[in-house]
Amino acid sequence: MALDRLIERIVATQNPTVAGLDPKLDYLPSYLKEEAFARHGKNLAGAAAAILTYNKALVDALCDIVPAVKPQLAYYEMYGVEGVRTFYETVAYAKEKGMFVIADGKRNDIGTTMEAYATAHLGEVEVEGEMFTPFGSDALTVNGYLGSDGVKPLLNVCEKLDKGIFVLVKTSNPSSGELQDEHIGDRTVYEVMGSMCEEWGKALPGKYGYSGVGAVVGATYPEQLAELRKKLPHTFFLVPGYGAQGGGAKDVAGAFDARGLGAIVNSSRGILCAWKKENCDERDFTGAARREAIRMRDDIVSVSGKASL
Ligand SMILES: O=c1ccn([C@@H]2O[C@H](COP(=O)(O)O)[C@@H](O)[C@H]2O)c(=O)[nH]1
Repeated sequence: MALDRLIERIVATQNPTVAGLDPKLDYLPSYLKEEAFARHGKNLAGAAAAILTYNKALVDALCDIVPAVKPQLAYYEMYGVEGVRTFYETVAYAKEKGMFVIADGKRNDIGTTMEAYATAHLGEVEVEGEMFTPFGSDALTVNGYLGSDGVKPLLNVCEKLDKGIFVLVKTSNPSSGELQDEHIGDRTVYEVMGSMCEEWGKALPGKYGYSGVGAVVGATYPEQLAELRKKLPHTFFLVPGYGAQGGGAKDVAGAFDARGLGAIVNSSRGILCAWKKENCDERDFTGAARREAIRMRDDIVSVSGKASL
């Protein structure tokens, strides 16, 4: 089961964190953009080429200490066809370097269309009798608020090809409570969605107690994070909101179980923009990203403890 592979990577690196690859052009060192623009022009192709070089350098700098990357599709789609190719190449490169890849697309639609999303991001597609892997990520973020029709098509692909999903449960944004904190009877909406994850996860049991259906729960809501950890014992958490959104180590402490497992904490801007924050030579952007990844790892491990199977 794919989230078993993620858990094994976390234990091997002793690092329950994921580097978010949300590359805005502003985050890239200028020398790298100039080189790409000189080769491809100051256009979408130039931007996409610069981002690919940047991503590959970051993957090289992080792959031995960080178990996973989370490229957010929006940052690639905004550069059109070339941007989407860069997404594809980034996924392939990170996997080649042994990293677990979570495609952050927050996809959802009705049954047959969801099947198409499942095929695109996690599955294989048939063309005239031959099978092709369109993007080949290990896991996909999913919006489950259309209900089971929008999630079940993914479960078949996950089972067949050893993939996982992370369903939005309690998101990190300031307005997440407008809907998610509302009540259905005596339970909150996010609690109901969390229970649905536990139910869906029964189809994808894992070796270490966590199913292939994970949940997205924000670091910016520490109480809800701790509450959900207790209520959802088989659901692994993807926790955004650390760093740039204000979440800290003490806020995510409640996401972990007694084995130091149960969650992986994301930082995107914190790692991507580390070189700007350090105010170091822009050519040392990978060194700064690595230093920030190590600082974050040590910060999170100080509350999660050692990860063991
Ligand atoms: O509830 C959610 C769900 C997803 N995200 C995504 O995580 C990263 C966070 O980036 P930072 O720069 O570390 O803030 C980004 O891709 C979001 O789309 C989230 O923040 N909250």
